[in-house]
Amino acid sequence: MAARQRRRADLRPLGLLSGPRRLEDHLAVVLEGADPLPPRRLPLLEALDLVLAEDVVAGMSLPRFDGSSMDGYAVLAADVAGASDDAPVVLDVTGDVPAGAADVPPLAPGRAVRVMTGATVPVAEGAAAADVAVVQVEWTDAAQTGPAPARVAVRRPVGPGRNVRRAGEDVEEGETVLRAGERLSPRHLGLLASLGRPAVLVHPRPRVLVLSTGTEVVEPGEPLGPGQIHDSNSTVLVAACREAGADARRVRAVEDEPERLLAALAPELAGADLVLTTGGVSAGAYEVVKEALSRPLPGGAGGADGPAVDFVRVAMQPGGPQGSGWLAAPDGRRVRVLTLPGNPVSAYVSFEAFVRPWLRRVLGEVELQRPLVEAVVDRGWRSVEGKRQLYRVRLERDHDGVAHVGAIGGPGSHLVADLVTATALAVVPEEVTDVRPGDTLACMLLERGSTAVTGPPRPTTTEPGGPVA
Ligand SMILES: Nc1nc2c(c(=O)[nH]1)N[C@H]1C(S)=C(S)[C@@H](COP(=O)(O)OP(=O)(O)OC[C@H]3O[C@@H](n4cnc5c(N)ncnc54)[C@H](O)[C@@H]3O)O[C@H]1N2
Ligand code: MOO
Repeated sequence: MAARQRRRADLRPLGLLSGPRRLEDHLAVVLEGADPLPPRRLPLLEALDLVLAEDVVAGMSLPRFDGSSMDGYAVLAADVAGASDDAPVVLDVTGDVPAGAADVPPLAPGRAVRVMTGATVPVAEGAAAADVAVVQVEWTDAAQTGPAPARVAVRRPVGPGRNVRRAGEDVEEGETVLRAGERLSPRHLGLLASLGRPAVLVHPRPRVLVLSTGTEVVEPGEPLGPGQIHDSNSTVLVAACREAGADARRVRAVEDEPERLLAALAPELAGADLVLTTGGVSAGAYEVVKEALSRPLPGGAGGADGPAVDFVRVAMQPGGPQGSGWLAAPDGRRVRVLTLPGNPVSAYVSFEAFVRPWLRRVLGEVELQRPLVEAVVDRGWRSVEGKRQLYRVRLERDHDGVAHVGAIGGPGSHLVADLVTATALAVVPEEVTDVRPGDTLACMLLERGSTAVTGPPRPTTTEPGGPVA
């Protein structure tokens, strides 16, 4: 009895007795130790889409000086108050100011100074800056090109301050314009450039290494022998990581040989924050990832005698076989290792469920998940009792804006073309086995910035509700 109890106690940490892990429990394990990467100052264009790690205080006002928003003539508004087509006001032109000119003559009462868009507006002699206005050239008798005339006839009145961009009306020097935590869009970068900042403090991109495994897996472009297929997982995963903001690369797929796998990984750990493997984790005889990473390895999750990677089953479909652990980099850092299943749809769905949230966390994002949209089911399908299903669907909106989804193809985890036709993953709760028309499900949108899809789906070869996995 005591021996049996001890044996059960030995097995429990390995997850062998506890049954499948819930999806959110595995996500919590994946996110353990995932903190935003230490901030680095990067040139603006390398910081696109990254999360700001500092508040940005304006070191100058924007605009920096009172400037003209029109090509025309700076005047005192009072001088042209009575101007009309029938009775133009004629003023002597005493200066000419292109944009960027350092030498700006003052504006005397009863005079005009020609100014270009973006040029500094002259200071008024004997009047307040607010009394100056710019008359656009079309409202005068002056030619639009060529040298400034000696005199200009103004045909319409302009109010004080008209066509003048005031210093500081956009940003005041000393104002906090951006806050730590904001994600830098092109517009944010433009503001930073306007403020004269060449670089900005951000959480940098995590470096991800993707390694496919399988003796049957061959590089695209290389000939296939009997029983061989092209490696698609590493391409999908590197692209998905890059789309999510990571700096991802792939190494050539390794054969089902644990020593080869460890030899392929070792030199890469120095340049990685995350290692993703695909394949070799289920229940068969040649599970290379499981064999290699079940060993105690330097920096591994299990300490001196436990496995580097903890292999578990997650109660989800697809994506059941998962693993998470750590390996040591040469500089002593612990590199996160996530082992994803080899079936292509399973690998991609695992990315959405676990890898994307990890990446978003280390990128400094607060919202880790894709947006969810409630959608009404048009064509139903079957699910597996006790498993959270993430089912490929195509989401469309009707004329009332209501989102509808229909199953795309079958549930098989090898159907990569159907995965392209899908635009969302419908989340089917564990207790639901039959998804029926009229049901409402939360759906994870896969398309960037798109909730509506137009056009018919491509015909699929597989019927919904066929064999699972
Ligand atoms: N007896 C059992 N068999 C399987 C189980 C199980 O519980 N008991 N689980 C199934 C499920 S679910 C999945 S998912 C897969 C996971 O398998 P592995 O992670 O070990 O992956 P492989 O066996 O290496 O490959 C599975 C499948 O995917 C193809 N593959 C692998 N790598 C790639 C790649 N880089 N690009 C494209 N396709 C790839 C591979 O050829 C296989 O067809 O296990 C089930 N089996
Ligand atoms: O979990 Mo497997 O990922 O169902 O195909």
